[in-house]
Amino acid sequence: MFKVGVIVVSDSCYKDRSLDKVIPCLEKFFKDHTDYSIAKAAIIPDSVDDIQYIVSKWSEESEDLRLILTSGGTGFTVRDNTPEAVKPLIQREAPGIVHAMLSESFKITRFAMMARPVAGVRKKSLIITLPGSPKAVLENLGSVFPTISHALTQIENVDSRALHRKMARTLDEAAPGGKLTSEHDHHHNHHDHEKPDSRGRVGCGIAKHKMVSNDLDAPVTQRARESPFPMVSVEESYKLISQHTPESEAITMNVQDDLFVGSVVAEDVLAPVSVPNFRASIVDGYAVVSSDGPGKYPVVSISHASGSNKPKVLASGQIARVTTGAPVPEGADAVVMVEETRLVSKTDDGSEEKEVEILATGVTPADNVRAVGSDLKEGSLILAKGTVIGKSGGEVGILASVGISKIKVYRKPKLGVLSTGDELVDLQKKTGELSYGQIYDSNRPTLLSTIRQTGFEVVDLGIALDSQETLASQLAKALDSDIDYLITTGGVSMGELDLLKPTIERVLNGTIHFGRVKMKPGKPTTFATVTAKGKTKVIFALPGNPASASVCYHVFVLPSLLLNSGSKPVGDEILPQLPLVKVKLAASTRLDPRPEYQRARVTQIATNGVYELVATVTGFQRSSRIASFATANAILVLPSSAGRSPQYEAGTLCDALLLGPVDIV
Ligand SMILES: Nc1nc2c(c(=O)[nH]1)N[C@H]1C(S)=C(S)[C@@H](COP(=O)(O)OP(=O)(O)OC[C@H]3O[C@@H](n4cnc5c(N)ncnc54)[C@H](O)[C@@H]3O)O[C@H]1N2
Ligand code: MOO
Ligand SMILES: [Mg+2]
Repeated sequence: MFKVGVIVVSDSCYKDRSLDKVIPCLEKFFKDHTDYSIAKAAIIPDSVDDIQYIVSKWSEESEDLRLILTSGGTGFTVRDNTPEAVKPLIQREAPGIVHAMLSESFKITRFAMMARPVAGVRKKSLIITLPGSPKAVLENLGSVFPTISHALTQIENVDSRALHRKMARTLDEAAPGGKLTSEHDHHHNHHDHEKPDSRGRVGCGIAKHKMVSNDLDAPVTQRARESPFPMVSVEESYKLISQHTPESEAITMNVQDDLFVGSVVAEDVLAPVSVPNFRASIVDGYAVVSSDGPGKYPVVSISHASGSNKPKVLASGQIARVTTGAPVPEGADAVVMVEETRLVSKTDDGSEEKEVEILATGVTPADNVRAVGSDLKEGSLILAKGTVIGKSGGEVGILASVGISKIKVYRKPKLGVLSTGDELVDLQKKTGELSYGQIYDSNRPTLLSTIRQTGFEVVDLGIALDSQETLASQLAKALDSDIDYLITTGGVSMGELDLLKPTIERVLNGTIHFGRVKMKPGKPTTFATVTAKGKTKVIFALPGNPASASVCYHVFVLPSLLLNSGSKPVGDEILPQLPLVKVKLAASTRLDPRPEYQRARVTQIATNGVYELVATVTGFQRSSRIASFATANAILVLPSSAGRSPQYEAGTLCDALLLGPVDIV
């Protein structure tokens, strides 16, 4: 049984589903073909983003859709975008199917010349773009249908090793110089064996993208007018980040190193000594033999918490003065607090106690005595592998308490931050007023400050101009240094000076794992890896818009940094990330078709003695407006409006990523 997905692309049917006649018509068609069943059907607007989003999602192998049929948007009007949206997603074109459909259609009408169908295979799905009218859908599908089962069987049974080898050869030829980077090789090995790696990840099933960015040497007239990068969901982007974030090595670090806080412990740490490693008094008072009971006793010795000589053994009928934390003399089994005693007599010079009366009754063995190892036993586990060294100091404290000054932790990555844009003025180098069209570079100072406070080492790489040569050489120089992550902002969208993607792919030989994400803000966020200095290095090319850059740092870069540093995701999460909590909206907010990350201030408020977190959005949320990030201590994670009412009312509970402490009123 082949599962079929049907996507009707039509603005009008999207607004009024009752207008659609294609889904009922195909349902009827497939009823007569019992080898097939329609497993999914959707009606979406004529938007490239939406088409790409759904086609890439449905062609995931986990969806198990063998045949994906789109209907509509293949003509010549400005809203007819389906072929342009689908084409970049196709990994192996099927021109024969297109030819068969067109030649059959020509027999019926000359208007077949107005159709621009595409067909081909993505992963294990055959995708065919059909026209919009039910009649034409049946004619086109009918012309190729007899052969389709055969094609689907071939796609399904294909020997994946052979396929991957073939794809590797294709890529080999496409790569500049005809050579694959070591990462490509790694990728294919990864697929061949499908063994989980040390993070339990197996091959992602995502075929290596061909280079799809604009040719840097081609004139602007030849640039793609739609982004060739498929729009992935945030969830898919997280899977890709998880798969392609390199693992860091374990290093030995001093507990007082500036980078120690936030590091993840790379080995189980056992206590080499007990705490306390002598019997210590819990109070200031007198060590006694508990069975002696109340009465007057001579003070035969004094034990201070000083680490000096061992106090002499106490016999029954004697007491010893002790201070908190001082060793309890052998022979004594309890300590009585000074408040429960009375001075009876002094030495001749009056400076010392001679006899003291114990007033306390019911003293039992071990009273006010900390036994050896009662806080921490020698050999016990004090920090498990994977523990994060927190900001409270507790982990440093426990290590220090047993005399450990160095342990193994995962090395934290070192970052470099580069702004790109001819319009940018360096805040630290400004000499006068801004010229017309100039702006201050706010992304770099913003990112540098948040990265530093999170405990990562970061290098300020300055500003790169929007010129191919300078950008490429600055990126190459940065990657040739000792940084592990290169974070850039700007130049990732559709403008002719948006050079990051082609430079990463075509000059640096990097692999772009995703170049667009279905989210607001942050749509053109780009995640790539590149081999430099014998290592896999990560590039996050963030959008230039300041609020987008900041949101994307927290939503994408930070989780990757945490994963690279050895942190593990919590619960069902794909990546380690900022704490995700439920907050109540203080006011209603509109939902966007893209999942939206709104900036907000979260306050803990008590209503009738019950505490709750309430979020107030920081004003106008346009992605250019960095003011929406100032004062924010949270990023709300709002779902897409698709399939829901377009507004979240005040009081609705929603997810929020906490950037810092919440206010308490
Ligand atoms: N035709 C299209 N245009 C745009 C699309 C699209 O899909 N199609 N996407 C829009 C979205 S969404 C975003 S986000 C931006 C991303 O732009 P880029 O990453 O290419 O960045 P730039 O073009 O270089 O700059 C955008 C904007 O941000 C300002 N900027 C850049 N760097 C800084 C900085 N360091 N500090 C402060 N401000 C900065 C820059 O001056 C621009 O105003 O693209 C949309 N366009
Ligand atoms: O996706 Mo852009 O970041 O909205 O402005
Ligand atoms: Mg741009």
